[in-house]
Amino acid sequence: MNFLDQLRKAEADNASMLCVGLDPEPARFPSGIARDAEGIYDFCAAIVEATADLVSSFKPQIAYFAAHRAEAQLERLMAHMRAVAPGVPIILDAKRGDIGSTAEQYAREAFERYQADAVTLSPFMGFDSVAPYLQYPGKGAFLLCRTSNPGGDDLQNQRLASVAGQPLLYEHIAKLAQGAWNLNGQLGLVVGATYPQEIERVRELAPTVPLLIPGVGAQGGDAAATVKAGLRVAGGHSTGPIIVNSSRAILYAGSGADFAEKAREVALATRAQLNAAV
Ligand SMILES: O=c1ccn([C@@H]2O[C@H](COP(=O)(O)O)[C@@H](O)[C@H]2O)c(=O)[nH]1
Repeated sequence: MNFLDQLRKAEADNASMLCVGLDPEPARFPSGIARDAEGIYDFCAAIVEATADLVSSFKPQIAYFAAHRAEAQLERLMAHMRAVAPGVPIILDAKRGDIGSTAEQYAREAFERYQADAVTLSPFMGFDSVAPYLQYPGKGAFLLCRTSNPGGDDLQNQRLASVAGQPLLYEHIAKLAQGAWNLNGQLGLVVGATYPQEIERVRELAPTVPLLIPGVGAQGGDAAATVKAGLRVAGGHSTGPIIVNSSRAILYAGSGADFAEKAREVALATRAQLNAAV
């Protein structure tokens, strides 16, 4: 099954648009979980087990694993997610972007080493830096478009004087993902929940691609506004799916031995907020 079909099935099976982000920070682990690479595995495995039936996807953030020398644990966690949540797609948040020959290695890392179903990419280096990921049949790739951080304005909201219609950079990326660059039909876009007006604009320009929307929870993005902006009906057709990510607000909902139950409670509440806004 390709990434988009997998995503739609998980959304329907778990009645969910929620993506639980796995950003394990040992300094924030409850006592009882080791603050090392093995603890990273144990912490994430407990979160996955507690939320597997509530999500449309999981999104491990590779930086947290690499920084703590926990790549082998990430590989094991990927296999554990497959076992505990069969069919739930896994988006590796790696934000890669490099010349084609190096991108081939990054694509291999994401799709062969880690067996991810989709990966996040920076489009800054152009189409030849994205193309190697599209060679993997059925795998998804999400291009950073209008990111959730305030500094996203610095480049993404600049106008491209040389492009017809003089779009903002993020508008241009949205059009490319909807059209010319979407060779395998599995491209998506990252748009921050902190900027609902921009989500709406991206939806106008890229009506059918999936949107990965981080920024709900710890960054203060509004769940209802996110759904209203990202899920629209245009000309009688509903738009592509949205994947609303929350990491820290779920991971660190509790600080005691019941951290996984607390994480489940927040995941349940977030899923309910998203569904109520449809
Ligand atoms: O624009 C972006 C792109 C990616 N992220 C990533 O999503 C999560 C958000 O974590 P929270 O704890 O829910 O804030 C994190 O992995 C970021 O690297 C993003 O926030 N914004």
